[in-house]
Amino acid sequence: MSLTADRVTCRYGDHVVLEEASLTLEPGRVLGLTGPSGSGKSSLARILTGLRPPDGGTVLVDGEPVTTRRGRMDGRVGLLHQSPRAATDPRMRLRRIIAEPFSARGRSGPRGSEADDRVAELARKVGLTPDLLDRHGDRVSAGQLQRACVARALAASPRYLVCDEPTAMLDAASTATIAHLLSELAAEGVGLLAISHDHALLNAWADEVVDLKETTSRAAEPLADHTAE
Ligand SMILES: Nc1ncnc2c1ncn2[C@@H]1O[C@H](COP(=O)(O)OP(=O)(O)OP(=O)(O)O)[C@@H](O)[C@H]1O
Repeated sequence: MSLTADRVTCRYGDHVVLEEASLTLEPGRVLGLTGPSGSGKSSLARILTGLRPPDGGTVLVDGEPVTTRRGRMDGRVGLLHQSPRAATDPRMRLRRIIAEPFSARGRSGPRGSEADDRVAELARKVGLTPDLLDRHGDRVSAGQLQRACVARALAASPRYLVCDEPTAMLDAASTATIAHLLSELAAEGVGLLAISHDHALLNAWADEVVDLKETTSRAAEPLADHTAE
């Protein structure tokens, strides 16, 4: 079982951003991903979550090659954005933000009181008090909104969660809370790809840290083979 980028290439016009980049993320592990600004970390995040097809190579989810449909892959790989404000509609109440994956599933998703109970359970899990659920996105702090985004990601029950600089906009206290919360998810079996420039955070948080510039032109190999010093 793994989320694997196998020799993935990404280019924008003539600009080759990723050339045969490979990595493997296993359930229950926190894999840190770092690299210089512009090295293609966010581009790889978009490819791994099905928001952009690779220009070469393959993304495998539990051994199956992924084909993107309408910019969405499936529920198995979630994305947590660096900016909760950019990732949410400020006019939506937090309870609706968290429930978005249920609406996306249409008739197969939970509805009515079942959906309400699930939202309440997810809110408890991420430490959002019930009063916050009735506030709009622009009436809560960035840390509270990011917790709602974590809850929204969890509402889709992902096996893997790609976290693209999830604490970049947060203060130290919210950063610690979100990092702790995501570590708990890994302990429950979710595979986390933690993208960050913050080496201290990654060293404390991740089981392994890979540097994107070292992942190119190599076949997908076990994690240890990509571990940075
Ligand atoms: N839609 C796009 N069209 C054209 N070029 C793009 C596009 N998205 C990203 N790029 C370019 O691709 C390169 C990689 O961008 P990306 O955001 O993936 O890097 P990054 O490693 O996440 O950077 P940072 O650490 O600064 O967030 C950059 O040079 C960027 O300008």
